[in-house]
Amino acid sequence: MGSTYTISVPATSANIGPGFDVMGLSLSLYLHVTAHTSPTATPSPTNITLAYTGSNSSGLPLDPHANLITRTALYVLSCLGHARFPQPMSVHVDNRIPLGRGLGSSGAAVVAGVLLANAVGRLGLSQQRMLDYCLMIEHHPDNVAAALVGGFVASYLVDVDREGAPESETTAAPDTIAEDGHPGVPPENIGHFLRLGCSPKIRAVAIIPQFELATAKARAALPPSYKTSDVVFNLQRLAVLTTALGRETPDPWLIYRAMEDKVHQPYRMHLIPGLPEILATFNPDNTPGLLGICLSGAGPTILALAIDNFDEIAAKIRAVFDRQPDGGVETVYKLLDIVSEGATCIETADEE
Ligand SMILES: Nc1ncnc2c1ncn2[C@@H]1O[C@H](COP(=O)(O)OP(=O)(O)OP(=O)(O)O)[C@@H](O)[C@H]1O
Ligand SMILES: N[C@@H](CCO)C(=O)O
Repeated sequence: MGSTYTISVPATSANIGPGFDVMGLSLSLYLHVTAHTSPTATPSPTNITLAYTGSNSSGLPLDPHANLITRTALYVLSCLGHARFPQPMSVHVDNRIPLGRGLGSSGAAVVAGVLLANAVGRLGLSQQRMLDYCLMIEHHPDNVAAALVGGFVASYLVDVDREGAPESETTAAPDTIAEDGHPGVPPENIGHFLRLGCSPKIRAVAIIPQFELATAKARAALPPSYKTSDVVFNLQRLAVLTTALGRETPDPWLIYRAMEDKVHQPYRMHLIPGLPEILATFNPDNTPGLLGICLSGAGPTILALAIDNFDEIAAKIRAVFDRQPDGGVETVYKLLDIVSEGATCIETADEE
């Protein structure tokens, strides 16, 4: 008898201002992957037939060795001695997370691939071990940790020099890392995370420009070193932010200031028309309900955390994009919840 595996992975917003490569929030927008065993299908070198539906799939490769989800799954299986899926399977992807917009699409794809391998190979990996595999593909933990465990998550990698973690990439795209070759069996426990409190009153206003910005390009814009005062600026804010979002009644100005950043946003301004004005203009006094505003992940999406007046906040941010030169920047608005559940995988036995 065959089985069906249904995997859901949330979108994530990384950094939340000062927490570059550290913080992630999981959001109510999902990548869904469904895999059916096809016991009567002819075995193939990978045993995978891949198909996509939905709008966020154009241009994505269907070759199982090139696609990020199945490539990740094949990598995990190969580390544990399986050259391919144990039996022929049709894998169907319904992706609601826009690609290259700073909402963790690649992190979700990697997490889905690891969960898929764990399920079809009956590998019995712990959540901690699954994170190790994710980190061999996506070398910064913020998106994958939040996508895997859900909620407001802080994470770190162990020291690369002493404990064998993959070096944090600054220029390589997630796609190029695994295509370069097999990243190898991960050392144990290379990433650690902690779920933090987040008030249920807080929702996420996501303003998504209709252009892609590859994370690799946005990371290539960062400097090789920082001024001590800028690092201290971020550390001060990050320490406050970790607790400020969890208070039952959020303090708007405390959070607003705690979401400022001098480590990545200033260097990415030129990549997102409108970002300088958006970050400089709106605050809790002139925009009631607003708690804080930042670039989501590597951008170009703007993430505003708020407790009220969500549509008004969205309209103000979108108006800035509309006013940009050469006809403005087209945007899509999504009001998202911060979800406490991370990635899930459910197995059901097919009826005979
Ligand atoms: N569902 C998916 N299936 C296959 N590949 C995907 C999928 N989602 C993302 N990818 C790959 O990841 C790339 C986007 O990754 P990238 O890191 O540039 O942006 P992002 O993850 O959306 O943003 P951020 O990391 O800033 O949150 C896509 O161009 C595609 O190659
Ligand atoms: N922390 C990462 C998130 C994007 O994947 C960055 O800002 O580059």
